[in-house]
Amino acid sequence: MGGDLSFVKMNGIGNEIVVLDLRGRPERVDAAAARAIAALPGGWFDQMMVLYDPVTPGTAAAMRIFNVDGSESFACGNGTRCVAAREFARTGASRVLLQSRAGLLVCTDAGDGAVTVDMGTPKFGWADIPLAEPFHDTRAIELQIGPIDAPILHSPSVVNVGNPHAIFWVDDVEALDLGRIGPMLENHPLFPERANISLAHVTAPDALTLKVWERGAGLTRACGSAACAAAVSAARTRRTGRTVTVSLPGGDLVITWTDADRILMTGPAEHEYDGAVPAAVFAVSTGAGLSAPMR
Ligand SMILES: N[C@H](CCC[C@H](N)C(=O)O)C(=O)O
Repeated sequence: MGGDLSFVKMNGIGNEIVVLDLRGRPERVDAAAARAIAALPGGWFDQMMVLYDPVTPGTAAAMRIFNVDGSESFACGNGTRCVAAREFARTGASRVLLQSRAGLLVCTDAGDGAVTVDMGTPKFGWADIPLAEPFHDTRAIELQIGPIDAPILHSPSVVNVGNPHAIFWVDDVEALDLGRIGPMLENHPLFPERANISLAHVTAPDALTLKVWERGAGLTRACGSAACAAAVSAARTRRTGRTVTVSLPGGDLVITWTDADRILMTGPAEHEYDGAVPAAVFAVSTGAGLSAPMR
């Protein structure tokens, strides 16, 4: 198999994203290859977006999304903006259709380096999130940590926006050590596929601040899907209206939950540098020479 492969390091308001374009190439990424790429000099990422040849007419690529721990996610809002921005720069187009494992994502150039992604329709049913047991009202589920009569966190809203999210409503997102509490909640038995854990503070009817412990990646400077999850949950619980500016440590995203039940996310995507993945990463992870492509 040929020489090194190039990758592009980008970020979406500080969410560290690697884009690895394998269109027209035989290599496939598995969990071991994802971890090996994350360990390369300059290869560090929160998420890696891997592009394969399109399988659906009209789409530019079939996208797989890896967390830094090698696990896969079906959604990544910040990474999707990065992929779209790179497509716009490469092709001159101002609209691109990408396919993730959650569905088709329409991305449009919003000008000034910003991209809007239609992230699809939120799912609120307990089995769709998924939760391990039935809950009728996912606006606030019975889950709390800390002393029974003085919980540290309780009653999160839960939602699936392609991936699972729990949002705890707090007065101050900095008051708790999310780095310590996050892992426990991410792996709580109520979440059979684990969950992304957010602390959200509503600051105005159209604004909230958010801090996220991501499934498979830990504390990040921003999480686009969590911003979508928090915005729809805030609107659903009448904390805000349907358009919300979500402020994360790395910057702001604007989220609109449309009357047609779609989530539109708008924000920037920045190119940082180009890097190279040695061919050996794939040879080691998939077994040199034995190459039934994994898909
Ligand atoms: N940072 C990403 C989310 C990655 C999701 C991942 N942590 C998971 O669900 O496993 C975003 O901008 O949406």
